[in-house]
Amino acid sequence: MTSKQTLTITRPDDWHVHLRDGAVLVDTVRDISRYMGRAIIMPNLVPPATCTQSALAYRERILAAKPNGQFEPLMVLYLTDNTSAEEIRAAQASGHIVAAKLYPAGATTNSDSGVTDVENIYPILEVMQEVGMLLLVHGEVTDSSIDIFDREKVFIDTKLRKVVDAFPKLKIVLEHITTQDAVEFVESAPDNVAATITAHHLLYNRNHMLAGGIRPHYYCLPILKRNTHQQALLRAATSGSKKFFLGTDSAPHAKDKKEAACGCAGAYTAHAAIELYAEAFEEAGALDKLEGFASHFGADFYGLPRNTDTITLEKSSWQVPESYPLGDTQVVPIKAGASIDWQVVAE
Ligand SMILES: NC(=O)N[C@@H](CC(=O)O)C(=O)O
Ligand SMILES: [Zn+2]
Ligand SMILES: [Zn+2]
Repeated sequence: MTSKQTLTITRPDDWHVHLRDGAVLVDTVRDISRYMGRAIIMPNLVPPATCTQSALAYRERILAAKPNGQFEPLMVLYLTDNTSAEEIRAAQASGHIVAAKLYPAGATTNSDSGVTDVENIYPILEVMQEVGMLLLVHGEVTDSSIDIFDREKVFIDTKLRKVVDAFPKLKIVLEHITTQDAVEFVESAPDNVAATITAHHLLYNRNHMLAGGIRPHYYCLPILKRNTHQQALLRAATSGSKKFFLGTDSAPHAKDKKEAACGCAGAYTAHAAIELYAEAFEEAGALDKLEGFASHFGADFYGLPRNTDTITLEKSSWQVPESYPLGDTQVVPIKAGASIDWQVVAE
C-alpha cells in the first residue's frame, strides 16, 4: 500500500475574512479558527465598525464564539468621510486594531457608509502613515458608467496610484485582486504595497460563473474575470514574491440571498480555505510555494511574528456538503456537493 502524500506547513493566517455578527458567529468563527492562527476581520457589519469602541466590542463577540484553542482576531476600522484623526490614534493605541479599511461608498456589500472620494480622507491617511496603521483597500471605482469588469483597473489608475505616490510610508494592501493589471501594479509598486488573493479567484474565472447557466455562488466582488487574469493571479501567488499573500475573502450570505433575482456578492470558502488553495497551487505545480503565501508573507508585511507551530494536509479526497448551517439559515459553500483533493489532518 502506498502512503498518502502529505504537506506540513507553518500554521497559516487569513488576511481578509468576513465573520458577520450575531447568531452566525458560532458557525463562521468555528470554521475560520479551525486551523488559521490569526485573521483580519472585515468591519462591513450593519452598522459598520467605524469606531474603536465598536471594533473592540465586535472582537469580544468573536472571542466569545471561539472554540478552545489558538486563533486571534485582528480588527479593522471601517473608514468613512467622517473618520477623525483621534479615532485612528485611539484604534492604534487599543493594541487590537491593526488596520483601517477603505470601501469606496457603494462598491460592495455593506459599503454604503464608505468613503465617497479617497481624497476626502488624505488627512486621515497621513495619520495612519504616522502611527503605522495599515490601509486595506477594496479597489474598485463605483462610477456606474464604468464596466464592472474594468472597475479594479480604473481604480488603480485613477485613485490608488495617487495614494501610493502621496504616502510613501503607508503600508497598503490591495485586497482580493482579480486582474493582471493589479498584479503588475503591485509588482512594480514599492515594498509598502502588497495584495491578498482569494482561493476562488485562483480556481475560477468568469466562465465558471456564466457559461452554461448563471451560478450565483460564484458571484463576488470584484467579479471573476477572464481566464488570462486568473492565470496572472496564479503566477503571482505561486511566484514566491512576498507581496502576495492569503486572504480568503470568505463572505457568507444566506442561500436565499444568493439564489435571488438580485443576489448578494460573496463566496463562502472558510469551510476549506487552505484545502482550496492547496488544490490551486498543486494544479499550478507549485505546492512548495504554498507555505510562504499562506503562512509567512502576510505576517511579514503586517510586521507580526510568523506562527511557530504547523498544520498538516493530506492528499485525500472528501465531499463538500451541499450547504452548511449559518445561524438559522444555510450557506452554500464553494465546491458544494463536489470533492476536494486535500484535507487537513493535523491542526
Ligand atoms: N467580496 C464580496 O463579494 N463580498 C464581501 C465584501 C467585499 O469583500 O467586497 C461581503 O462582505 O459579502
Ligand atoms: Zn471587498
Ligand atoms: Zn471581503
